[in-house]
Amino acid sequence: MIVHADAELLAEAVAARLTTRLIDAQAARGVASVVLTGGRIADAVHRAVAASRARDAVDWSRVDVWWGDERFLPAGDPQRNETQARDALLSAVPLDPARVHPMPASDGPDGDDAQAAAERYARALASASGPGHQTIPYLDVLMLGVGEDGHVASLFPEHPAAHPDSYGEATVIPVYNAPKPPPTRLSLTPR
Ligand SMILES: O=C(O)[C@H](O)[C@@H](O)[C@H](O)[C@H](O)COP(=O)(O)O
Repeated sequence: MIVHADAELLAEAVAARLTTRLIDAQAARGVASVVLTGGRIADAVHRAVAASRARDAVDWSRVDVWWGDERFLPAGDPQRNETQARDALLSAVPLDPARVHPMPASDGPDGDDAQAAAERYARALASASGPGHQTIPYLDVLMLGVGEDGHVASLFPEHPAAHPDSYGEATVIPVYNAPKPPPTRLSLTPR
């Protein structure tokens, strides 16, 4: 574990590592994939990447962007991790829109059916996976923040949805009654 002196330095250091990882992945594979998260540190990391000169060493048109969890709210809601990431970073770099994979919004094709939305995202992950990875694609970087209660993605300690007996083989789940608002979320599982 690396502990940095303050949040700003942490964000700058993580941004540098993220950028380097994407460059290295593209050098090795031709493409790179990243799973984004939300929260204050993630937002600062996104802004630090956007502000760095090194960001131009990444071929953003060959970066696949996924999310590890999402607040199940209408598209464009400022609380959505997608909205925050677009504002802080994604709008500033020349991504291929076809490679940006936000989790469904609550006014999307499944409406407010979070279970159906989770299944839709699981199908998107599965369809992007290559041979040997039948449920999720190869992911170079998985960004995760840790909440005050120890939650990562939208898996909250002691919440029934976070128990392996609950999610089974599912790679994406709806989370209802989250202890931190908003109460309905979508989350990757450890699968
Ligand atoms: O679930 C959420 O609503 C948060 O976005 C959460 O997942 C976040 O990543 C951590 O709570 C760390 O947040 P901070 O970076 O703000 O400490």
